[in-house]
Amino acid sequence: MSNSVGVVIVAAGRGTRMGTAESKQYLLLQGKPILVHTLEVFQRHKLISEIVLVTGEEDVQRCKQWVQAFKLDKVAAVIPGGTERQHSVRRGLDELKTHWVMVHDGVRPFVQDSEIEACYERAQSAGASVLAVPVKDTIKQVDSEGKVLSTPDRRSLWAIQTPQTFRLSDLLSAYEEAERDGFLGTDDSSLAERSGITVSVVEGSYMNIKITTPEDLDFAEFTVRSRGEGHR
Ligand SMILES: Nc1ccn([C@@H]2O[C@H](COP(=O)(O)OP(=O)(O)OP(=O)(O)O)[C@@H](O)[C@H]2O)c(=O)n1
Ligand SMILES: C[C@](O)(CO)[C@H](O)COP(=O)(O)O
Repeated sequence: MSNSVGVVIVAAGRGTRMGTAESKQYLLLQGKPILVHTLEVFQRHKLISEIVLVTGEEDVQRCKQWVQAFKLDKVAAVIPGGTERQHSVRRGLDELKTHWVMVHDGVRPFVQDSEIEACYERAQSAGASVLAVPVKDTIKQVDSEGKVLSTPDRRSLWAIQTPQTFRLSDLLSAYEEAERDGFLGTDDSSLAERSGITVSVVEGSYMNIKITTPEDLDFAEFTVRSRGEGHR
């Protein structure tokens, strides 16, 4: 299938900003690990044929058990990640066999089916896409002493989310280039951009948060409850 789409779900982080003993991706929302909520979105999506899950080395076994227990049969591999997100994504990419790849954070359980579809369609027409929202606040560039340096025009600023969608061969080349140059980025698009790939923004929703700090959990609990996802 020339348009097959796989997803690499990265969940090998420690969640230091959350500050809990348990890594944040395994905290429960309505009785189910956050990571499982995320996996279920891609499991049920008609466009996705294969999922590669990247976790901490010590978590591979329990994740494999959840894959069985929650009948996540699109999960083709559960593998250990690396020190940085970029290293974890790279390991995931090496496992995929599809033509297109979406990279998604394991701690973004609220991405919508329609957003995944829009990301895919944009990537097909533009070459690559990222889901994003326009920033709501005024953003300032500030130096290390706290002095304001500049106020960029907000109309051109977007807060970037996942999924981020690419041709697998393009993203692999971008990752190889970044490794060669010692470049470390905080998202996949930044690697693609520097290797000359045009990336197009798809406007998403402010609901697609990356669960990062404790106050995000209240939002997440509220959202799961109001969507009734705890009963799915
Ligand atoms: N070495 C890493 C670091 C991060 N991630 C994943 O990348 C996603 C986004 O990262 P972030 O929210 O920053 O997660 P953590 O690195 O776990 O958080 P923190 O920076 O607070 O430690 C998460 O799903 C996280 O598990 C990963 O797979 N491998
Ligand atoms: C990929 C990402 O989720 C886009 O917002 C984000 O850049 C991950 O960054 P983090 O430094 O791992 O939080």
